[in-house]
Amino acid sequence: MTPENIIRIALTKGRLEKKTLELLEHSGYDVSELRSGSRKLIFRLPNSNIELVLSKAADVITYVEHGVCDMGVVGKDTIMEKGGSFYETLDLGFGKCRFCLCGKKGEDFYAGYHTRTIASKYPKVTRDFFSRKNMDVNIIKIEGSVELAPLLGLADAIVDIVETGTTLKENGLEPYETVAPISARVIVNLASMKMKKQQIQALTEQLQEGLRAKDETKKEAKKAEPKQDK
Ligand SMILES: Nc1ncnc2c1ncn2[C@@H]1O[C@H](COP(=O)(O)OP(=O)(O)OP(=O)(O)O)[C@@H](O)[C@H]1O
Ligand SMILES: O=P(O)(O)OC[C@H]1O[C@H](OP(=O)(O)OP(=O)(O)O)[C@H](O)[C@@H]1O
Repeated sequence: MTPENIIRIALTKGRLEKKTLELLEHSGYDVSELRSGSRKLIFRLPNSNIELVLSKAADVITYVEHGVCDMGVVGKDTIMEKGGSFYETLDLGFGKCRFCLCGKKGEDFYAGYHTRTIASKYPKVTRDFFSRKNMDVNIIKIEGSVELAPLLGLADAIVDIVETGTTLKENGLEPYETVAPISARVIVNLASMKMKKQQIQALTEQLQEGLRAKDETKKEAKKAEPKQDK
């Protein structure tokens, strides 16, 4: 368990990191040490009872489930793939992308009766998607650059994350179907929610306020942008 007077939060390193730090800043916390580029992994935020831990996405869930972190910030993609016992308390609205079934441009994925082969870094998400369709598929786990699988003839399609669609486009692929929308979520350890209820509630309200402040700042910046001539 974490010390009684501390709220320890595991943050996903990488793509979600910058926006999570921006949110904490808008919520009133000093995160400058985390922006210093150091290799440190645990940070105590000044003048607060918050400790931040930087970890890989799937490990955020492991630390929160085991109660060595009270809370975590992690993508819905990781939650769907890894699962686990914890509360999902807030949709932070950033890190937006989607899980899609994708394949070669112009092909009809559902044509014919053969058993399809699907490549994915997310075998559970893929299995769940096709079992909801009562469709039997072969799933091959790939570790990255999954777009290669249909191009090399290993799979009929892939289930992968699509954000801008550039990776698909540049490789002659297209999204066939959305599997699920994705964004960053706050998760909370089951016991912490009971033992540290007040602190967690207060922090959640602060984060919600931070989300509103972040939104306002974005709107103001947009207003201040010089208008483009049409
Ligand atoms: N284009 C995108 N590709 C992948 N993840 C994205 C994208 N846009 C937003 N995300 C979100 O960012 C989270 C972190 O992604 P990031 O690539 O930094 O780490 P990762 O998924 O652990 O990848 P890696 O194993 O390559 O480090 C994802 O879990 C997802 O929720
Ligand atoms: O729609 P886009 O904006 O092009 O983004 C989607 C791409 O980003 C992710 O890959 P990532 O860069 O994490 O590398 P990976 O394939 O090695 O996981 C994802 O797996 C897609 O390949």
